[in-house]
This record gives sequence, C-alpha cells and structure tokens, in this order.
Amino acid sequence: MTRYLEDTATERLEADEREGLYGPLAEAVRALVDASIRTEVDDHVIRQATADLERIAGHLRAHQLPGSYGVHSEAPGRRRTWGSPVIGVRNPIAPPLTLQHAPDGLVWSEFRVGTAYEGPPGRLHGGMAALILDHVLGEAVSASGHWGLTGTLTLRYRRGTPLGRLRTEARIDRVEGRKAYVVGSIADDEGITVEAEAIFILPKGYVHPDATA
Ligand SMILES: CCCCCCCCCCCC(=O)SCCNC(=O)CCNC(=O)[C@H](O)C(C)(C)COP(=O)(O)OP(=O)(O)OC[C@H]1O[C@@H](n2cnc3c(N)ncnc32)[C@H](O)[C@@H]1OP(=O)(O)O
Repeated sequence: MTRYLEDTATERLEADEREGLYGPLAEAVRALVDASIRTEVDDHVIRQATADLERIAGHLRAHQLPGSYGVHSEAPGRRRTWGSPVIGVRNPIAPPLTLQHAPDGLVWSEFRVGTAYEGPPGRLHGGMAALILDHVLGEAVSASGHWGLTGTLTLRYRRGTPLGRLRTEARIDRVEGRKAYVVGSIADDEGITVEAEAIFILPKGYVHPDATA
C-alpha cells in the first residue's frame, strides 16, 4: 500500500528527533547483516544469536504499522521516505545514500557499499547498481519539478564496480509531455563504472503529488 501522508506540525517538529532514534537502529541492523554474512564463530553462538534476534524482533513487532511505510510529505517538495531501500533512514537494506542537490539540478551522492551488496566477488551486484540508479535518476526528475514512474531504465555496465566508496549522480536531460528523460552514473575513484539512462512517465490521469499537497 502506497501512502502519501501530510505530517502535522508536531510531527514535523519531532521528525529530527525520530531520525536520531531510528537511524541508529537501522545502522545496528546493517552491522548485523554484515556480521551474519561474515561470521565464523562456533555453531552454538550462531544458535544463541538466532534466538536472541527472534526475541528482539518480537519486541519491535509489539506495535507496528499495518502496512508499508509509504511517503510522508512534510511540505511540497520535501518528503520523508524513511522506508526507501536506497535512502531510507529506517530501512537497513538501504546503504543508505544521502542525496545532495546542486543548484543546476544535479543530484549526487557519495556513499559506501559493503558485503551485503556483493555480486561478482568484491564487486557491486548489478541489480543493486540498478536499484541505486533507478532511485537517483528518479530524484533528478523530482528535483526538476516533474514526477513520474520508471518506464524504462537502461544500464551499461562499463566495468566492475568495486565494493567500498562510490559516487552516483543524475541529471534531467529533457521533458517531452509526460515523459522525462534522465541520465546518470555510478563511479569509483577511477571513473564511471555504470552508465544509466531512463524515461520516467507521469501516469495517465495523475497529477504531480505536490500539486495535491
Ligand atoms: C511522491 C513520491 C516521491 C518518492 C520519491 C521516490 C523515488 C523513487 C524512484 C524509484 C522509481 C520507481 O521505482 S517507480 C516503480 C517502477 N515503475 C513502475 O512500476 C511503472 C509501471 N508502469 C506504469 O505504471 C505505466 O506503464 C507507465 C506509468 C510507465 C505508463 O503508463 P501510461 O501513463 O498509461 O502511458 P501511456 O499513456 O501508454 O504512454 C505515454 C507515453 O509514454 C510512452 N511509454 C509508455 N510506457 C513506456 C515505457 N515503459 N517506457 C518508455 N516509454 C513508455 C508511450 O509510448 C507514450 O509516448 P508518446 O506516445 O506520448 O510519445
């Protein structure tokens, strides 16, 4: 279920405080994911850790949202996507990326990817590169004042993308009616490893989400 929710003033004031609470939780789970992949401890320690984690998950499930997190609108153009698998403050699956917006419309981020995103040994999984680029290109569309869903995303994997420190960027190329054409990339210290281009389409009959806010 996708939700576009307007925060109350109180919720807006509390947002920073909540981020300080949920961010470390997600970070702890990220560390756990890495530990789960790489641990070499004895079997009895694994079994004990499994029981401990099931107990902790039970604590967190005692009171939870009925569905997905959705998108909370704080103000037009300012959204809280804490459930996002790319930038979500509350989503341990997210690397996470912190997106930066340049005045000329460029959206970029410097981020790290670890063992959880490995495809070829020591390298970023191609699907993960697609996930990151889908989101960052979508943000470039949003930053230009347009909106849409990914219609087509085309990637060219020029060479392997190493795990570790990376940079991604995207910018809008042009808009034709309901279609926004956008380009972007992922790069390591040596240069671009993955190139992307996409067409984001405002679905028939939809208006920009901010127009209804
Ligand atoms: C606020 C939250 C922020 C939150 C910010 C979070 C950002 C997250 C970013 C992640 C983005 C995603 O994951 S989005 C999720 C993944 N994507 C989806 O689920 C989209 C699924 N597909 C659809 O819903 C639909 O097929 C659409 C919307 C793409 C198009 O449907 P439509 O609106 O009926 O389009 P239609 O009238 O047939 O065609 C309009 C024009 O687009 C062309 N066209 C149609 N489909 C395609 C296509 N797939 N690729 C290219 N071009 C296409 C047609 O030829 C036509 O061109 P012409 O004749 O006019 O020239």
